[in-house]
Amino acid sequence: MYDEDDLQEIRQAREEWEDETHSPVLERFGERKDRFATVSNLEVDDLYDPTDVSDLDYGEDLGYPGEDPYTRGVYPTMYRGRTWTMRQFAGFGTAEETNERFHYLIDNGQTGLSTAFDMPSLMGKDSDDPLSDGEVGKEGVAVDTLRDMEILFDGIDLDEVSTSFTINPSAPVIFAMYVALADQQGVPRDEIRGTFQNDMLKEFIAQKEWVIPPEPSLDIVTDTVEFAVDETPNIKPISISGYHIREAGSTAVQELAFTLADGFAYVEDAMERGLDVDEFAPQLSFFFNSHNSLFEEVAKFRAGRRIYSTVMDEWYGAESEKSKQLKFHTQTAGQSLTAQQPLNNIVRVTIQALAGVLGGTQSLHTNSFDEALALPSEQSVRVALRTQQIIAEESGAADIIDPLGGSFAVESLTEEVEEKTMAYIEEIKEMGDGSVRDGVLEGIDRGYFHREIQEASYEYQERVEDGEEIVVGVNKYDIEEDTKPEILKVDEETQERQLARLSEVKEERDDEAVEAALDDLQTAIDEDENVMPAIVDAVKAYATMGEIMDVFEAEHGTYQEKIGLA
Ligand SMILES: CC(C)(COP(=O)(O)OP(=O)(O)OC[C@H]1O[C@@H](n2cnc3c(N)ncnc32)[C@H](O)[C@@H]1OP(=O)(O)O)[C@@H](O)C(=O)NCCC(=O)NCCSC(=O)CCC(=O)O
Repeated sequence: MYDEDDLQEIRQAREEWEDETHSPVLERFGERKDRFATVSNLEVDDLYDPTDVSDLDYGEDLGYPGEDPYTRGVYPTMYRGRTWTMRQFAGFGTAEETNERFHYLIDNGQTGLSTAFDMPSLMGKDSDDPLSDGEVGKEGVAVDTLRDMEILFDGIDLDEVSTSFTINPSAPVIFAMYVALADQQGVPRDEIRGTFQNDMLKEFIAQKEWVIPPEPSLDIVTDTVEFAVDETPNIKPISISGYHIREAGSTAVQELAFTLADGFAYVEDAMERGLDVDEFAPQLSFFFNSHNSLFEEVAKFRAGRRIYSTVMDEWYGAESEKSKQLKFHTQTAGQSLTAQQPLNNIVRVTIQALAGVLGGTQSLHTNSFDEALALPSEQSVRVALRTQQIIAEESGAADIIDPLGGSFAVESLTEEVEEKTMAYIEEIKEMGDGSVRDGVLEGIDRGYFHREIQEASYEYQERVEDGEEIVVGVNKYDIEEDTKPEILKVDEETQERQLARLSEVKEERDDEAVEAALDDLQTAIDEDENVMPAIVDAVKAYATMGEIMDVFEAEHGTYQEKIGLA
């Protein structure tokens, strides 16, 4: 953006400033620390100027919003046209309680829904499975059959709201239930809108919730992609998630790199299946974490968009603009919340949410201040939602598109994050002999991702213990007494109520129809057909989550990771 003469002049002026103005003060007073770094330990300079971004090409590297490479945002008008979707993650107890919370959030101005499931549903187990005892409805809503979904969406028109489902190994079952519910409500399948997390690769990398091994898991994910392309064009069948990679302790760069690598692995798998990249890529979506280092986070989001657009074009031959736009949901960093002085979390969440907005997110969840203690109460979830509304309507952050674009510091950090992220992606590609898909599978098998994340996490913890990394209220400014917020408790009778409903459904349904539907699913597996249509039929017959997932487990077995063996 500057020619060599301009840069020369700036370099000279910088030297003069350093000698005459900066050094005397630095020598006299010093700096607060020997080293300044982001929460991911990325060292930052004291001051950035045009020489730090001398190779930045405005047209090629930044461009305009809504245009390739989308560094400045995926939409031409961004939040001036429409603010991001305010999508609070919610779910607990039975479908009735979560339905009530959904209505509460909609009544308070939330613009999208996001469903949290309990552990049995997440793991594809029924509430009456012995392994589910004590977990039913605890950390999210319990869903065993289509009946629960009917209650969960009672009074909510599926053609009027977009819904996100945080569900992974059992995602195909919940996806099938949502489709069945739309059929029941008379809403055409092509009008339902929403997102299924369904990102199995990151499960093997970070969150570690799986039922069957990586390869067949990936195959089923691709079935859902194919089904979504054919039947539900407004559904995002995968939300390729860096959130949990970051929560497991990765750096911002690792979060971006591993997530994009997972994304490219899904792209390659679908292409190997014979799908056209421009047919399915517009339905891919992403999900990132937003942590405390404001500028690093903004740089991460901007770098992510630039890399995605370039790689989709150059490696996979994407032509449609929508195939190259990295659209993402953001959640503020749960791991950064403290149980001590919980009200301080409101401030952390505000900074992290602002980073998401300044970074151009499409959808946002702001954590509630009491989440280090329990599931959010109505009061804390309202404050979290109001935080987004204040950013949107009071701060002015939504009024200028990519307001940090052109900041020497942010542009320089964007380039640095991009470069380091690409180095990781290339390394993963090499592990797979030129295939990112195979590289990711190999990396999982070798425990590569696990080790990389573990090292970063260990380093962070050491910095906290040394006091290099400050956590206000924990290793600095701690106090004895503290506010104890009122916390939400899931009523102990939840499990009984859920079990009663499940046995009622089992009594009322036609067992033969269930058997036949499960046999059809087995046939689809045996004949290597897409399993989604058979799952839709099975849920319509009120087959349970566990019955359907058991078919897959019987076919493919379970998975044991080989951490430490490589
Ligand atoms: C693509 C995203 C990211 C966002 O989708 P949304 O529908 O919300 O937003 P969107 O697509 O950007 O916008 C909706 C529609 O408005 C249009 N639109 C938006 N802004 C526009 C603008 N400025 N100009 C013109 N059009 C615009 C879009 O084109 C789109 O329409 P068209 O579609 O017609 O183009 C999706 O996948 C999503 O909502 N993800 C949410 C994931 C989530 O909630 N996960 C929770 C995980 S929670 C978790 O994992 C738990 C972690 C833990 O706590 O442990």
